[in-house]
Amino acid sequence: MWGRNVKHAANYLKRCSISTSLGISRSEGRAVNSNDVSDYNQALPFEDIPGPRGIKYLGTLHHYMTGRLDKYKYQDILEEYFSKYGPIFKETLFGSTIVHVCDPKMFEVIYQDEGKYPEIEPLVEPSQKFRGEGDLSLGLGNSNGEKWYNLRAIVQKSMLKPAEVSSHLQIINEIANDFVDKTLHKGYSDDFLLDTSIWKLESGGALSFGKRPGYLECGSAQEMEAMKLVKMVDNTFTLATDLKFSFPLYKYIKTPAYKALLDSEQYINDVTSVYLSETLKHIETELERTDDFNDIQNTYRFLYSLLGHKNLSKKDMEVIVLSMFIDGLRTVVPVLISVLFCLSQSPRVQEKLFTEIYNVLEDRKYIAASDIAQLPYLKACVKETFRLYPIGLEISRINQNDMVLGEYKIPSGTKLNLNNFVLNRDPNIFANPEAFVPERWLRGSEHAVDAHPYLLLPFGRGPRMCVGRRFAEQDLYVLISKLIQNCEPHWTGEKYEHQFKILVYPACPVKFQFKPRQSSSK
Ligand code: HEM
Repeated sequence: MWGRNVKHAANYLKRCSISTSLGISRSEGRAVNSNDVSDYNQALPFEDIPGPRGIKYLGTLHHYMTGRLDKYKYQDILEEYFSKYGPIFKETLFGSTIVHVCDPKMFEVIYQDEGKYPEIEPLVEPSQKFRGEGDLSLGLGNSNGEKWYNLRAIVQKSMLKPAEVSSHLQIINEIANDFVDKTLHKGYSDDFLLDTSIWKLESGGALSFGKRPGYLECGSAQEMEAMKLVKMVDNTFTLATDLKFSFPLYKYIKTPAYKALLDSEQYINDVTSVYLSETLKHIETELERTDDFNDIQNTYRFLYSLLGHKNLSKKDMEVIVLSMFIDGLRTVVPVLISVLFCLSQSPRVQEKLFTEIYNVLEDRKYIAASDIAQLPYLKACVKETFRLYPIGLEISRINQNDMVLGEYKIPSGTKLNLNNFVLNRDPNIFANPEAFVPERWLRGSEHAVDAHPYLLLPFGRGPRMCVGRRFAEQDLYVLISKLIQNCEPHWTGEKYEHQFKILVYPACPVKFQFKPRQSSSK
């Protein structure tokens, strides 16, 4: 349960409260949370880190395989471990030991160790294998070291520069307008997860290929393609979760689950590849036909910005475009759903948000970057949603230097998972933690929370911070603004439940009714 008692951890945090600004504390003469060598020598051995006991080498894998532990409720299992073992514990699954860390002071020490090339374990290991064996580029999330760095340097310019991101607002607005019209026309949805997934594919496709794929057209072949893509992405995440908690035979032979995952990955890759080839051919023809580069640049903005990099191979370009096209399905979409769910449960917040949006936009249909800058309450609503319904359970790091975390030696090369989410409903940090109170994140508000800067990091931080962050936020801010500007969402589903499928995803039918706002209420 998300709001489980965190007494054990809270006691620990109190014990360590005499910290320096570096996040280094002293307890009983021993260093806690430090990357200082002399502290390392005095720290407790790695083996003493608590955690669930398992069978030698196999660890706790058998509990997941026999169903004693429900892998799809991994979020609850981690919370339970946290309340049992405290803010640092370890778990082994078939020879692979992960140290779980649940304390912002420890996060700070880990991030300070990152250096130029922060190292990670891939989020979806079987996908990394699929890409490696298929002679495809691994992409950012599956690579480390210099290879990662060089690709990141290129992608960063096209994906994180605010002006570059907001230059796509025209198409993002158009798509959001069409989606809102469609949603209002129907007035309800019994599968808003699918509806918003199709919206996200339309926006990801338009950004990637400079042309709308046409996925919002009801009953079209394009809509069928979008549905199949959604299904294939879903398969990939479900199968990757099954593989994560089973004997990793797939690393040696093509097990049925791995084969099914390959088929899903292949379909997604093939669709992207066809669109990309067609678009590149089109750009080439246009460049031969006309001298009006501005027009081409405006239409194919994202691809054009990538084409400017001489060192970018076609394979690398393919994986970046794939990420832009598809990654929002398991990230932006569940966040959007959770924001709307929270708003539907809190008429006070919804009304306040509507007032903010209406004051800025009135009835305007185009949202500019300068409008988004004037919507602090909207941003606070999204941030508060990340607190209540995080989509990721961990940020992965492999430390490159020996360090001390919570009094224990952590030798370099240890797999660390930063499980910030377990603190999100801690009553010692957040007053009335189950309540949706966006004011917590507004400076000057009486509800403003004095949280450690490393506590809530939905996009991570540092050189490996989510590269899609600005696009994701822009998509969310535009669509939420338009929906709330035009209608009141009412949750008509049952209990809002989630499951772990590598990321956290709604586990229940997502149903809403959308009541149009009367002009008199504006
Ligand atoms: C609400 C939406 C999203 C959230 C909460 C989110 C969160 C994250 C987080 C936590 C990381 C790991 C950061 C770290 O290791 O420090 C990450 C990495 C990444 N994200 Fe996102 N993400 C979102 C949307 C997207 C979208 C839409 C895209 C693509 C357009 C994207 C592309 C990536 C990539 C490529 C990486 C790997 C970056 C690297 O290793 O250099 N993300 N994301």
